[in-house]
Amino acid sequence: MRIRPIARDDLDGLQVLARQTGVGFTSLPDNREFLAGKIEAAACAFEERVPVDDRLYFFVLEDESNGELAGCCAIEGQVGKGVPFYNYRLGKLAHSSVQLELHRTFETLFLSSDHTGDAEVCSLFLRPEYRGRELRHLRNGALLSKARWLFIAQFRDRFPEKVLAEMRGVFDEDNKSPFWESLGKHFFPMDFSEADRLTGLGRKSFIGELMPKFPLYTTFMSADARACIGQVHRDTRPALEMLKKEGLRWEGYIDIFDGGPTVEAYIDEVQAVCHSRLCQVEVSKQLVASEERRWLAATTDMKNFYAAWVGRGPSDDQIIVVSEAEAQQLQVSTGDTLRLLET
Ligand SMILES: CC(C)(COP(=O)(O)OP(=O)(O)OC[C@H]1O[C@@H](n2cnc3c(N)ncnc32)[C@H](O)[C@@H]1OP(=O)(O)O)[C@@H](O)C(=O)NCCC(=O)NCCSC(=O)CCC(=O)O
Ligand SMILES: NC(=[NH2+])NCCC[C@H](N)C(=O)O
Repeated sequence: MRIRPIARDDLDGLQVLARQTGVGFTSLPDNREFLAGKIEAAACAFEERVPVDDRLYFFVLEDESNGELAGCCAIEGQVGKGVPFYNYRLGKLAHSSVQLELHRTFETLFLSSDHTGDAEVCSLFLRPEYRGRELRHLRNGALLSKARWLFIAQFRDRFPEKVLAEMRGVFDEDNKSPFWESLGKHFFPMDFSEADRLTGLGRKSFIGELMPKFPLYTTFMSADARACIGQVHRDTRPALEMLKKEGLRWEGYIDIFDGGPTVEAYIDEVQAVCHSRLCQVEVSKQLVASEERRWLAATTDMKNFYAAWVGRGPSDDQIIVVSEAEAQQLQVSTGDTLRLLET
């Protein structure tokens, strides 16, 4: 399994992924024209033909045994440049009457564009048959999620100070979002899935304009909607855990539609960005394959960015010995450089 930039002939494979993502996975609507545009935008980003603040780096996880796409992940260079990037910030309003000796604090939602200019990790999806559970030792999900930090560390100057991730919120058995039913629906009379589809197609700002702009007291929302604030969809829990381990934190911002948390960090404080390091490659003919999945390696060329597990770590003198198969997978030879991360 290896990560590589998406290519122009991946459209069919990407559409297979888009059909499986399910409710609330905003950024991959099943719309062929839209997906083709995404691929084209990504190709231009990896070729560095667009300004850094307008880049979408979109990667796929390739199963080399059959050539199929097993999953995908992406990094937005900066959010909120073209269209506003809205969140609600969870805050408090204190009401107090000295005469009556009544002091009460109310949970309140404030519409914000505070994340304008930050980078975003997004679109993390792995086909169910490649996920953990029985296959935990393969760590495909971790490869997908973490390879992006090696990319950001390598091309640090292309990214801003902060990074965020918007996590999918809670949906019930009927794929309904209690948060949307209690809030968004009153202002935008359609189902969540339709609002989410329009958002994915890039019309979030249009919908955001129609959402309430004044502080909202959550007191007026249903109890099950309030219970969704800052909570994630069950299939999103591993994604959130991995980001938390890297140091991303929930600072009280939530999605305006489903109440899912936005987590964030200063890029230079992300564990994987701090701890990855460059090593020189030595290809060994004698090396036997290792099943260990502790060391993640990535190449250092943007257009030919590949990432995969390698069976061992570097030696003290910063040499990474790889087998011929690993060298071929990462397209490196003796004397080249790899970025390594222990995880
Ligand atoms: C998110 C992934 C790709 C993760 O893949 P897997 O399910 O195979 O993950 P995994 O290997 O089983 O687990 C990954 C790590 O999470 C830990 N883990 C797993 N399940 C857990 C749980 N219930 N609670 C706490 N931790 C858990 C594991 O120990 C492991 O860490 P170690 O290996 O370190 O031990 C997948 O579940 C998926 O496609 N989900 C559906 C789509 C989705 O909701 N995507 C996120 C949307 S939100 C988004 O895209 C933004 C976020 C982003 O881009 O990163
Ligand atoms: N609250 C949400 N539904 N946000 C979208 C989450 C999905 C994921 N971050 C994406 O890139 O599409």
